[in-house]
Amino acid sequence: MAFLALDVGNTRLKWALYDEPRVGARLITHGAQFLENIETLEEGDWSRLPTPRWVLGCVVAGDAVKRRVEEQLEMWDVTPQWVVSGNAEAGVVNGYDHPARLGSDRWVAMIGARQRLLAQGPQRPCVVVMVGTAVTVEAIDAEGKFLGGLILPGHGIMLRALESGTAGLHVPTGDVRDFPTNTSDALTSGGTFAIAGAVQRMVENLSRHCGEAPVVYMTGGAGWKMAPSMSTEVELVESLIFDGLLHIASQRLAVA
Ligand SMILES: Nc1ncnc2c1ncn2[C@@H]1O[C@H](COP(=O)(O)OP(=O)(O)O)[C@@H](O)[C@H]1O
Ligand SMILES: CC(C)(COP(=O)(O)O)[C@@H](O)C(=O)NCCC(=O)O
Ligand SMILES: [K+]
Repeated sequence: MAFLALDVGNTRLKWALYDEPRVGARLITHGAQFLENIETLEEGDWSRLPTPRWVLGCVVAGDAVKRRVEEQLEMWDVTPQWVVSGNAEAGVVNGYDHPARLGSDRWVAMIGARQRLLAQGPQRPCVVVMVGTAVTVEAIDAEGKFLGGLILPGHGIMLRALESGTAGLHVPTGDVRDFPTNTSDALTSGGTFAIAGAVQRMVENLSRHCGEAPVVYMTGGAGWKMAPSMSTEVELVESLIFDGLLHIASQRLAVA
C-alpha cells in the first residue's frame, strides 16, 4: 500500500515513501536528487524500494522535467497524479486571480501548513515561507483563505545575479552579520536579510489585515539557513509539502 510523494522544484526532486496515503502515515524512506541526476533514480535510489501503489506529486520545473520523472516511474505499474492548484482544497481557498497559475508547490505547502495549524490549536492567520530556488511568502487568513503571496529570488539566484552584473563581486560565501565589514559577509547578509525583511513585511501586512499576529511556518531546502536570522518566531517544518501531499491523498482516496 506504499505511497510515493514527489516535490519537483527548480533545483532538486525531493521524494518520500510512506506506508499509506493518509495523514500520520509512517515514513519508510526519503531522498533528494538534483534535476540533472533524475535519470539515476530508477537504477539507484528507487531500485530497492517497495513498489508504491499511489504516486502524487507537485512539479514546477516544467514539462520536460516532468516527462523525465515519469520515465523513471515507468519501473512501477503506477500512474502518477500531479497536483494542479485549484479554487479550494483541503480547507484552503485560493485567492489568486487565476488559481491554476499558482505554483502547485505553493498550493500544496499551504495545505500542509493549514492542517498543521488546525492540529496545533484554534484557527489563526498563517504565513508560509518556502526557501528554495525562489523564495515564496504566502498569507492565509484565519478562515483558511490564501490572500496572496510574494515571490523573490533565492540565495543562489541573488548571488548569481550580483556576480554577473558587477565586476567586483566574485567572492566565497560569507557569514550573516548585522554590520558586515567584508564583501563575502555583505553579500550573504544582504541576501539573508532581503528574505527576512520580506517575511517581516508580510507578517505586518497580515497582522494588520487580520488584527491578529500570524503563525509563521518555514520550509524548503535552504530554510535551515534562513531560520536563525528571522526577526519573528518561525517554526521550521521540513516536511510541509509532503504533509500537504499526504493530506490531499487521504482526501482524494476517501471520496473516490
Ligand atoms: N544539500 C543541499 N543540496 C542542494 N541545495 C541545497 C542543499 N541544502 C540547501 N540547499 C539550498 O537549497 C536551495 C534549493 O532548495 P530546494 O528546496 O531543493 O529548491 P527547489 O524546491 O526550488 O528545487 C538551493 O538554492 C541551495 O542553496
Ligand atoms: C515560484 C516558483 C518558481 C517557486 O519554485 P521553486 O523555488 O520551488 O523551485 C514556482 O512556484 C512557480 O513557478 N510558480 C508559478 C507562478 C506563481 O506561483 O505565481
Ligand atoms: K519548492
